Amino acid sequence: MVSIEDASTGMDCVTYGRLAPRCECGWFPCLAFTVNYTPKRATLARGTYWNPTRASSYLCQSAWRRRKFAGKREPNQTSRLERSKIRCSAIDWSDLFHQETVVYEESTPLCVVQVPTSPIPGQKTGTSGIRKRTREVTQTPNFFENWFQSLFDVLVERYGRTCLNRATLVVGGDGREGNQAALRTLLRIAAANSLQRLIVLGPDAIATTPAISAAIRAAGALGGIALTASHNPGGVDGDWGVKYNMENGGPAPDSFTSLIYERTLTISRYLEVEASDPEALCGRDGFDGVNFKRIQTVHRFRILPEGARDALQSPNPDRLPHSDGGRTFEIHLVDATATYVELMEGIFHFERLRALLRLPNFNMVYDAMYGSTGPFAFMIFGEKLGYWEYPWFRRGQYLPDFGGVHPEPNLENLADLVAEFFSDEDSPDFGAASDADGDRYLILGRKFVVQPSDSLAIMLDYALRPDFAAYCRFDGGLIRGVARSMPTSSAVDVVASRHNIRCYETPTGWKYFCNLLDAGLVSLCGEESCGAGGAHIREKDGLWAILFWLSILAYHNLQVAPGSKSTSVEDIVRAHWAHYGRNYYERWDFHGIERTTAERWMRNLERSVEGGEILSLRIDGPQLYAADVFHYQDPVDGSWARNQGVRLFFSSDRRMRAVLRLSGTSSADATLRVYLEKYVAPNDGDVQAVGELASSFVADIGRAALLYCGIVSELGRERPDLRA
Ligand SMILES: O=P([O-])(O)O[C@H]1O[C@H](COP(=O)(O)O)[C@@H](O)[C@H](O)[C@H]1O
Ligand SMILES: [Mg+2]
Repeated sequence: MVSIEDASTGMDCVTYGRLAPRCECGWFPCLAFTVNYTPKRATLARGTYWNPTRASSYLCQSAWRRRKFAGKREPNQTSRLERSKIRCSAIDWSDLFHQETVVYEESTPLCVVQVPTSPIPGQKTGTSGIRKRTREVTQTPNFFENWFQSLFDVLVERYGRTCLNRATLVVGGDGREGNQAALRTLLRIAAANSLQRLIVLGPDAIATTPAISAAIRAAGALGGIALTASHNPGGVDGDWGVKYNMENGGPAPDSFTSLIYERTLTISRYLEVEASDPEALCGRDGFDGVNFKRIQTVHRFRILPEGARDALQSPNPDRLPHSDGGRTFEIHLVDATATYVELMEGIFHFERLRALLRLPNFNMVYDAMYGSTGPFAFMIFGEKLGYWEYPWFRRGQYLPDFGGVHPEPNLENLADLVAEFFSDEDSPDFGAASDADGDRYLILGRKFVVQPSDSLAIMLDYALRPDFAAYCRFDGGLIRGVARSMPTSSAVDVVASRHNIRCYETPTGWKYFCNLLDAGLVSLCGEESCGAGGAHIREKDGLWAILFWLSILAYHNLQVAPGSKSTSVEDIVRAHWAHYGRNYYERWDFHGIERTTAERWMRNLERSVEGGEILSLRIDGPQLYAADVFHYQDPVDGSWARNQGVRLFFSSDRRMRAVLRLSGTSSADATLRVYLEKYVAPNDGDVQAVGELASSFVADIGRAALLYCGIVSELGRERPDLRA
């Protein structure tokens, strides 16, 4: 992967992609890459050519596009493309991509300094790390410093300074606004707090959350830092986030994050490094010379202890407190995609996936929503699976504000893509999208959207089929158990019980799956919030889930006899419903509720449920059969997570239910989530025909939940802001 700068504007306009040396015609031939060129943005694919000095005409239509859209092309573009192609054909592109790791011994030593600070309230970890408004984070002095120092204080307390001296941490993120400043602060604080090595995934510290998890595990690192607010909007008016992952690659448990939080409440100083020579070209902190775009490089710094800078500047150098020359701190700039893509190649049968994508009538689209999955999708679908036959790669460029897009893959945010899939018979066969940090996914079929809870159940069903092992080597071919978060529909429970597999129900938050995975109790986990993953890492993994679905399609479609109908995404889901029954499911979100009001309301609701008062209420509509508050005890370490949501059951078999909880990922005001579910067994009627729209099927439970819980009377909300 390379990064280039536009000579005419000095602006970075290509952040990843494969680019050959400029040929004499002045055009860059490229295998595929995405370009962000203000005021225009475009995605270029294999066979396109780009000329940075001719901004107005940098895009040529490539061969596939001409085939696909025959008749719509502009003839002069074609002729220019063909001319360029001939002139570029002799270039050897290989040199660019096989460079050796370059080690830079930085000549200016850095000195540790201590800086006074005071606690900043609210640096508390939610469902998945800290989520805050970007403005609040960037405008609060010492916000990053306080949190990173608190993290390092906890690491020192837990592992000891000597261990940190030999330890590696990994850092990456979704590239959102605020990350560059946070990264620079992390470098200063990590170097000063005795860390030996920081692996920065990149270029530009861009890495998906699953890739960070994979890198932590592969490097045997002590842990890692993910600079992401996941699916929350980005940009100066959006959100910023950070979370710490442990040595297993999974999000830190509550016991660890509460230690960091406690530390943020008492912090009085932080340690950072400064260049020993204030005049040096490497900048005040010594890191100006690190080019984060240049992967496969190592920067090695000498770190001198506290007080060394004063001693160095004094006329008598004998006053240097340590004569051992200090310790070293290394920054390793590593290709973020390498470990992850290799991992995927070890799990999925890429040869078969390639064959699927080569089928003449199979078209797929992938939407990266301007998040961090762009380079990963490019490597997997383009480079490895050789898929260039359709304009498949949408919004693949990573942008700090995600192009103003809310990077959460749901029907509202993907309205254009969904419209394309529902447009006409010529719509693509398979569509997928990821959120900003790549742990969430959404699967689309022609005129069909896969509900994430159903997706988990279907994955389990296929993972249990012995002949599916030829497509996906799933956790050593053994399904030990499965886990879902409590609000996720029980569609997966139905499959698990049919096959005698244990199904665990955990609180919302991937961190609750990690003990189960580490103890080998489960092999597959998933959530209603578009998350699924296996034992290969300790995060949910959007691209993995997408490759899983492609493998299911390959399983059905590679052996199809000529002339017979292929199996679509919709066919797969409908066959599942016909066999196991259908869990009609919908989530209602109520946004922007004042936080203290929401929290008070939730405490009252919990009291009413635990005291049984709610059961004595009478409303028109479905009657409440039972209700409880979900508390969870981890079966591995015995720890408790209490008050994880209220469950209302509208039938004795608990198959008609509503779950209510407050989101733990909002950055300011509270979001109330109400999850609605109704199960219909296959013998209850024709599941395939009944209730096409889940919303009409669960609406009565939704209305009842609103009334029973005082959402109308106490929160003044009559209808949700979002139905997912
Ligand atoms: O935001 P992500 O993708 O990291 O996801 C995080 O939040 C989701 C929803 O959380 P809430 O309903 O509290 O907003 C959880 O399901 C998920 O386990 C957690 O990792
Ligand atoms: Mg995410």
